[in-house]
Amino acid sequence: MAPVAMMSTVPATDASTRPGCGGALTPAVLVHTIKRTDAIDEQQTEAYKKLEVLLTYSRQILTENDLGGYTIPAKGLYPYQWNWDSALVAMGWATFDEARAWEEMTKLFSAQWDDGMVSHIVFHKPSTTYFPGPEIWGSVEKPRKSTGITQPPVAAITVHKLYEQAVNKELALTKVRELFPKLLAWHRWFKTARDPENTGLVATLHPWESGMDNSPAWDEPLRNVPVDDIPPYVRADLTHVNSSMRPSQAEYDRFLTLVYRFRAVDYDCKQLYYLSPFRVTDLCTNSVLYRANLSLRWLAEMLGELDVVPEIDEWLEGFRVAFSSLYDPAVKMFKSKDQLTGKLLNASTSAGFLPLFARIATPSQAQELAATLEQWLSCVKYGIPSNDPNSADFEPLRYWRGPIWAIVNWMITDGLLAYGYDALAQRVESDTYELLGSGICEYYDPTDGKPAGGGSFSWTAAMCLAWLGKCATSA
Ligand SMILES: O=C(O)[C@@H](CO)O[C@H]1O[C@H](CO)[C@@H](O)[C@H](O)[C@H]1O
Repeated sequence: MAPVAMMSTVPATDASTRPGCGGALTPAVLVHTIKRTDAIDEQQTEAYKKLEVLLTYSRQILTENDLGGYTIPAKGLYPYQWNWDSALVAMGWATFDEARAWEEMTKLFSAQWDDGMVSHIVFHKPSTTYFPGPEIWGSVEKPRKSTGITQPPVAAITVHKLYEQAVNKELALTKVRELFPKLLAWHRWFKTARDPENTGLVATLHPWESGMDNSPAWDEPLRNVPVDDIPPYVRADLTHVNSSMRPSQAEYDRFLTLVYRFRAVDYDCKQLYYLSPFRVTDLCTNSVLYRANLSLRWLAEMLGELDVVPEIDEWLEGFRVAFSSLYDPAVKMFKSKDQLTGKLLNASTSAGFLPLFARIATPSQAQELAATLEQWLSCVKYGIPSNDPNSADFEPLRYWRGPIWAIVNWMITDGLLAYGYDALAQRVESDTYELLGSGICEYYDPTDGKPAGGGSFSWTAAMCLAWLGKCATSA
């Protein structure tokens, strides 16, 4: 790999040839040393230079993945607009082009369904490099051109952050006014379509909705999904990434079975909740939605939309009451739940730490989660693995069954800081910086830090800009 100081322009394809940061001066270390000393010494200046190279490269990735108002996650592998990717990517855009960040959100909501749902993928332009595309979802034509399922609702958190951090407050206010009713409609959809029995927590009906598609948490509920006689298909993902890193064929058969069953009722949200053979309480979706509701409430107050505040407060209270049922004190972790069997799911995954991001964990749960996280980190070189490194089904390179995802590291770090676990947060942040220094890719092997999955990956670049870059420069 070329030494980072010598790289002026950065190649955008092969993860193994992208710039490294080297050295031990991570943003977190920079922040801490600068707070202690006042002066910036030579070593720190050098570290800043390295960080700047990484930030420049990250901006370049977003720019190259910009297909006109929306950012694809990665060329070839993911050629459309993905929901939670876009919300996270907008945070990255906001660090150097606020107008473009708002555009990302506007474009995502341009495909909002009449019932309020915001799809997990929007098919703005045709592509042949991804399966299943619009023809399988039955949404080749407008007004749909999007999938009939959703993804973790990060958007309100993004809109809140974008507004708070905006330099151009006038533009920000216009955009918030425009987006607020759409966000509210989506959150109302979650309540009515995904919690029709008013349990306080929302259901996830497809592993793709969880954003953590082949998480070991879904093994059990997926076993109860029968494989229908679906049309033969060819997976496109395996032409981009080695099959040993991707979900299995058995999982894909079930993913597709669910799509065809949902399509058969035209994705009617009133029916899906009751007919889906896969229905779980996903920790990621519920944690993100809780936090997003806090943001929505903040936005409502800022806009003077006070009449909706009691409704949001009721949702928040419902979450708080029900969330405690997802905590497993025996293993000091939150667990997802199979709604169809009523059982907590065995797997301990990185989603189990997301109640920290939500701020819904109690202080004593937070303390136990921090201890669990420390134990996990003692088993791997870099954190945070997406699956418990002590478990038999830990696979360091298979997608959501072991690898590290920068977006999850950001969310958990944000939560650790909120609960006062600064040293642990710093460890995760430093690890992330070192990992990203070896390439801005989809995910990383926690045992050796090797970059893997898709290269030049948008949300990883966005985390570099919105999290690591900001953290160092705000010192
Ligand atoms: O594997 C796939 O085909 C898609 C299916 O939605 O899912 C992966 O890529 C998306 C785009 O980056 C992410 O949004 C998901 O979280 C991640 O699991």
